[in-house]
Amino acid sequence: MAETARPIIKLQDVSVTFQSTDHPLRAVDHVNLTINQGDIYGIIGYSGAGKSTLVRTINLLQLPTSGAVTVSGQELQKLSAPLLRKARKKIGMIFQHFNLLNSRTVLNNVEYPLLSQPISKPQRHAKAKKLLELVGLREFEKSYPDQLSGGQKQRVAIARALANDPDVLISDEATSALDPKTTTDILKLLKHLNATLGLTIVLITHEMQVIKAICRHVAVMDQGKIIERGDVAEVFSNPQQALTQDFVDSAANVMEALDQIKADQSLQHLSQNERLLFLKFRGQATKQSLISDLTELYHLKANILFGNIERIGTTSIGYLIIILSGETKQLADGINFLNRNGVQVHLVATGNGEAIDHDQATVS
Ligand SMILES: Nc1ncnc2c1ncn2[C@@H]1O[C@H](COP(=O)(O)OP(=O)(O)OP(=O)(O)O)[C@@H](O)[C@H]1O
Repeated sequence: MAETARPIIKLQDVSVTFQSTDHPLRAVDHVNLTINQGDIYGIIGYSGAGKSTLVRTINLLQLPTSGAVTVSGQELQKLSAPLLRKARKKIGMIFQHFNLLNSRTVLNNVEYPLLSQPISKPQRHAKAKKLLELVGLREFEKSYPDQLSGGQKQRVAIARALANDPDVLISDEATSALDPKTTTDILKLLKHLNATLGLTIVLITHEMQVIKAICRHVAVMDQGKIIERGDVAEVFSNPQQALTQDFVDSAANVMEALDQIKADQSLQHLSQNERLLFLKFRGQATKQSLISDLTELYHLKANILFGNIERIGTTSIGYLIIILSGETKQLADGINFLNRNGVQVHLVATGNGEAIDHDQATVS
């Protein structure tokens, strides 16, 4: 289903403070967030940023210290206990570790949330079987969770989360324990459920690739605050915050490659006329033949140690780690040429045996 312009979740000035041993800890800090019906909204941040605490306020599993939580037009803190129970049933949740009941069969796990409903046993069975069909696990109804793979367990958890026909599904790092192929399959299933059931999905993760795969909107969280938000392609193709840029870089595995290259003994002793450079290209610069231009125009030699291009929406971001070698003057001219053509050039190490922190060594 396409996203509508109707807000289904509204967090207004929500804060959560925990009283830890010596000082209060503000896990969520004055967050305002509106999510429209039918959207797939990602919240990304490192461990401890406050993502789980924030999404747990959506069903009041975590009571905010201050602020208002409105879901489907109802301000949850104002509801009586029975009405809150009813409202919560319309918000399903899945977790990294599945939280299945190991002593019950797959079918019983999916039926579990229906036990308190005024429906007959055959109706309950029929509903659970239909949900297992939807997640592609019909033939596993008599199995026990321990007999299933991680991906299959997560499918059971998804079927269980759908038992009460929720309007919203919250996914708390639901793919973090899965391998890349299974992650892709589960994300495809979530996308399918969004499209066919009109389910609004709120997904938290620390991986940009997960957000890129299915989300339309994203909020970047740091120290309890949302520091950047918007359309996924816009946010990641033109990050305004260093943390958002970090997520883009780590998706391209570039920092990992840089660390490995820095640790490589054979690269510890560059000659006087060599420079170890980390180049970052964006948009138009990824389409030009800048490296061969360095050879033709400046007689420089580029030895490529790592290369990757990350495509975000219609924008490409390219990464290269190279050893550039040549005469000192031409090295300087070549680097200027790259800068003039919109390439960010970071000097990682020089031929004087100097190692330079690339974060502080933009050459311009
Ligand atoms: N019940 C609690 N009592 C005290 N402190 C808590 C509690 N729950 C979370 N915290 C603290 O609040 C901060 C935010 O935690 P939260 O789990 O929301 O972050 P997160 O971004 O989801 O990280 P992770 O992915 O590691 O769970 C952390 O410093 C955490 O230790």
